[in-house]
Amino acid sequence: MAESETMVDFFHAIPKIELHAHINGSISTGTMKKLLDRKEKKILEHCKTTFEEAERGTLDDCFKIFSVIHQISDSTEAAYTITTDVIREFAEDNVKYLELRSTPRDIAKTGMTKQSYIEAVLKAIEDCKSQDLDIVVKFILAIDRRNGVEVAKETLDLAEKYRNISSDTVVGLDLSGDPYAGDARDYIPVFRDAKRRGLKLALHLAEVPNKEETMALLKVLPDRIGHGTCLHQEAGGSLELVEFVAKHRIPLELCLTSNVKGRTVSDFDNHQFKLWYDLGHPCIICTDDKGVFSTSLSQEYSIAANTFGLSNEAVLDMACNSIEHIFAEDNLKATLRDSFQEQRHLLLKTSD
Ligand SMILES: CNc1ncnc2c1ncn2[C@@H]1O[C@H](COP(=O)(O)O)[C@@H](O)[C@H]1O
Ligand SMILES: [Zn+2]
Repeated sequence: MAESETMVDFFHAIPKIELHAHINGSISTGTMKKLLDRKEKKILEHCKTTFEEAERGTLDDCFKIFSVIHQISDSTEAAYTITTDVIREFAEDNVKYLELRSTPRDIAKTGMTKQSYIEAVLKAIEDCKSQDLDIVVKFILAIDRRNGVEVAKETLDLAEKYRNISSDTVVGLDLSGDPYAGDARDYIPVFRDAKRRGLKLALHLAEVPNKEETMALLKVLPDRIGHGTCLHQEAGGSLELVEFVAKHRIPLELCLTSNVKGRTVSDFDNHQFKLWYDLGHPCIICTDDKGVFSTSLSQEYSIAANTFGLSNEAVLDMACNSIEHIFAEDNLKATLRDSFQEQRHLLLKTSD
């Protein structure tokens, strides 16, 4: 077998943790085709829903794609199908623990409500448990910063409600949406309230330069940061922001392909992964939107290893260390640690 093929197998074989995956951004081309085949969606058949292999765009292009996808994913049946397929695809990529996130939506035309949307996602997660997929799935409710504080409060109430009735499948809140829209500081009281209610916070922060907003949100002490592309000085952030994140060891969910294809980072070599990794800061490699960006978690690990010259041991350590930052109970962390260590041993033996 050619060396490159062996390496592809290696990244695929690593047991992995995915902590930053938007459900509707993760739709594969297969699922998209299935949804478009439904008669009333044919009209959207020629709209762009993905960036091809080497194609790049802007963040604006990403958000145009999301609005097309949302027209396709507009019913509880679609939400169930998408979630089921996304979980199976991550499981096939050897992801052993997955946190999906998604924005609850009301669609009058199909009768979908925020509650029925959440219930469709939770049913898909529940049904996957009986399918022998060897993956644990949790759910984070997303607050879209374009939708305002009243909607965010409602999302917080829904997160608490479904956390209580889903045996802890719902674990927390995300802040996402177009980073140029609105002012994320408006949501700070909602995030403080969420922490009081025992929900975790995974916030998109500094995806684009915005020092004041970022510092104010960091002071809430989120449990994880999505992207953090523009925390450091050369990217429009500041030393103060980097020092704050480093001092509090707030883990970073880093999505290489997403940042390069959405042009918030010029190229892989200049991705902020290197800066944080060299500091020994908790870095979790994630996909963000594997469908929109035509990627997989194995591919993201492979890009990180090849771009930054990481050894097989270092890559396996990164996968293992991600376990420490999942929003789940300690006994699940312990189980994952044991099984990842066992796999690590076997993989290092066979890759010698
Ligand atoms: C590329 N970087 C990004 N930055 C910010 N928000 C993003 C994002 N990628 C995805 N989303 C958020 O996820 C939604 C789609 O999934 P759901 O319908 O919620 O499952 C988008 O509408 C946006 O709010
Ligand atoms: Zn994201």
